[in-house]
Amino acid sequence: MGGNDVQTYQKDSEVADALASLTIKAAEKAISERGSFTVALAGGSLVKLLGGLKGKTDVDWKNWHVFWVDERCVPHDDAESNYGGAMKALLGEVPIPSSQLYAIDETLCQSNEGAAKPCAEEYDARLKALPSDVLPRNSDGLPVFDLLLLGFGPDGHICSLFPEHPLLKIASPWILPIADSPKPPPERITFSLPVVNAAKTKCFTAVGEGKAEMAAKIIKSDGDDYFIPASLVKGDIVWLLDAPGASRL
Ligand SMILES: O=C1O[C@H](COP(=O)(O)O)[C@@H](O)[C@H](O)[C@H]1O
Repeated sequence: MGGNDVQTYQKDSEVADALASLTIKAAEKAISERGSFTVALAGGSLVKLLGGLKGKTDVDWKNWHVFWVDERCVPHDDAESNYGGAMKALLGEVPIPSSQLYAIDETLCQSNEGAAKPCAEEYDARLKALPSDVLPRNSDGLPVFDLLLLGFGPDGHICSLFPEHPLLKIASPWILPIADSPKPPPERITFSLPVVNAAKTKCFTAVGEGKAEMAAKIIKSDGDDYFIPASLVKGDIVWLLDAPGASRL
């Protein structure tokens, strides 16, 4: 299996609905197979689309485990916090046990400077301590998340993996620190590229004209372009675009 499933919708609200359906379907499958569902979230513009999951009934929230594909090393109440954004958009309103929301340890991030390394080490150790019925490993020892809800920047970055950055070629540990992010704040943590690629399904969303040019480049790319980190994502990939986001396809 593998390849792009590209779905285009008229409006951003329809993209949010499609994102909700896809996520709920992945959750039902994972929970029926092993009793838990793992989803890892990006920050940025993706967060607003999570609202499509609000108010959904018949969702087995108690077996969801939520992670972040990247995080800025700031306290949770900082406007830059990806966790904080997701809490406001969705997670504060659904009954996922708080112990199953895997936020970074904010006590390590009271100052952004110097926070990335200890924060990445702590997050990496916490993920590695999870039992395999929650977070299974593949034959390479990598975690297999059920679903990644990814964003991408206008430069093609995913998670906090930026164009031509040396981190794109680092395979271990699972969670990497970055202290020189070209997009502020500079200190962040991020899934490694092999961890991204080991996930079962990766979902990209592209909403609005601002995403159109890069979405088209990524979808049409032959892969392995280190100038466009999103082109390095492999496996089962679902694209959800609204009409402006799809306008350059
Ligand atoms: O800094 C980040 O940027 C990307 C893209 O964000 P967007 O607002 O341009 O959609 C995001 O996917 C990543 O998680 C975030 O930390």
